[in-house]
Amino acid sequence: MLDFAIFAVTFLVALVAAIIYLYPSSSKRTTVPGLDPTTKEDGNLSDIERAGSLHEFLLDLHKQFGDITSFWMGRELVISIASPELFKQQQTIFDRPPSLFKLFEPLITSRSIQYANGSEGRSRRQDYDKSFSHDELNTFYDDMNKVANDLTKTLESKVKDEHLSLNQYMFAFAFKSVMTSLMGKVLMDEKEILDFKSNYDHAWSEMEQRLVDPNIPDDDSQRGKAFNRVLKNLKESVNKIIRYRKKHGSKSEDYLLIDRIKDHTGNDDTVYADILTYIVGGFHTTGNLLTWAFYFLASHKEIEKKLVKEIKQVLGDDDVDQGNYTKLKYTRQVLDETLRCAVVAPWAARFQDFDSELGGHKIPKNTPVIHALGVMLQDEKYWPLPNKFDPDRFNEENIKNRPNLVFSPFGFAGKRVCPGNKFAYMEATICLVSLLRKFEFMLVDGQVVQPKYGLVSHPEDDIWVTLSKRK
Ligand code: HEM
Repeated sequence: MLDFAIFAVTFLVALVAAIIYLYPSSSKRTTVPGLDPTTKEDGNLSDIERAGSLHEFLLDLHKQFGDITSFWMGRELVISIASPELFKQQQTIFDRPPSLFKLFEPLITSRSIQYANGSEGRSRRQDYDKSFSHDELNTFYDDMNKVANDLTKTLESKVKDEHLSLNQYMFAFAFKSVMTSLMGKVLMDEKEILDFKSNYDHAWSEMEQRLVDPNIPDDDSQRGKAFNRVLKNLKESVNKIIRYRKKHGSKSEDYLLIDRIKDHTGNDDTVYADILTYIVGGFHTTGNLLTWAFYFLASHKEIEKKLVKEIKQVLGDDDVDQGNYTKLKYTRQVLDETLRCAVVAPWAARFQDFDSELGGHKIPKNTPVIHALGVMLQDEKYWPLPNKFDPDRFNEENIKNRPNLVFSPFGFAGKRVCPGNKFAYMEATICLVSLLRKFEFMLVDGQVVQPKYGLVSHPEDDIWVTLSKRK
């Protein structure tokens, strides 16, 4: 009898323990350690808002819970990972969770490649990627050099000590590079480009606001009306570009991304969505990369000097071309360290429509998994004094000693890494060379430069510089 009682009690305790292990609390659907929802409706959205951004929230969360952690976006469980080993386990996954990027839908629309999964997404990517092949990229040097040299000429006409907004010039440069290389022609004058950027900035900050604040304004409210107005303006600009290319585009030696997108899908809405996605993906990110690069160089004069020395030694007075581009090794180190320090794109994400396993944990089907690229880029284990700007982290020796995937500023998974990664390096190199050989950049005194981490990270306010001509 006593034996039976002991058996029964032991059995019951084991059963309760198993239930607690498998279902740690009513809100948990996984054994991944992390936060319970603060409120049922919003999950941890208020915690994210308090942290300042999703990236800053993830930095804290990973510090607290380790390489794999979980939290709640509204009612949806989300996993986040930040280690080379876990990244490796996600390396073949293509599909992106639509829910995490839904708030950007008003701008790029639901047809965008951003949301295209499965075989349809793969086939679109494979086709569009031809516009970024080695041979295609080689055809862009002339146009990019021209855009950069035009900018240099414009800046030569500026008065000494004039305060110039780095952001404005870098965005205009990045915009024109994307347009001339991938979209055929810049149809816009300087004012139209700045209008496009200002409409875009408005739309982007409204969408980033919605990422942390679920109170979406009505269409009839002032904020809602202003948002719809800038969306309409952007749509008109992009449609003008498409109309022009349809009329004047060539199919033979000048077959560009815009033509590929147009021919791949007969659907006008998809054409519009993908053209806008590539314009936005191209100019916003690279504009920020360049803004941060010139900022870091202006505040680290010894690094700027070393860079200018390399440019002189490798190029003399020549432009960057396919023969000399890869010899600019220190320039590449500066760009890599800028991508790392500024955390230009802090996260990507994937999901699978079946139950899976990650880091020994069960991941319920359809759960978004965030690739915390930015957390990795600031991890002290791989980057001692992570806030220090030090391009030597990317010399051959140091690269060899770091695990693969720790540095993945363009994503790493499922043949869906950023399609524009080589394009971005090329364009940024050409801009640095053209401007640095002519000018020294100085920061206007009294500025406090603060990063604002969004889906793309940018300085909170414009960065102001003055230029002096290099002897
Ligand atoms: C500093 C420059 C850039 C950074 C840091 C960056 C970063 C990223 C990241 C992290 C992703 C997500 C990848 C993933 O889901 O795994 C992405 C996607 C994308 N990027 Fe970039 N990017 C940059 C420049 C560009 C350029 C120059 C273009 C176009 C000319 C571009 C177009 C795109 C597009 C279209 C996607 C979505 C692709 C898809 O859905 O399959 N990006 N980028």
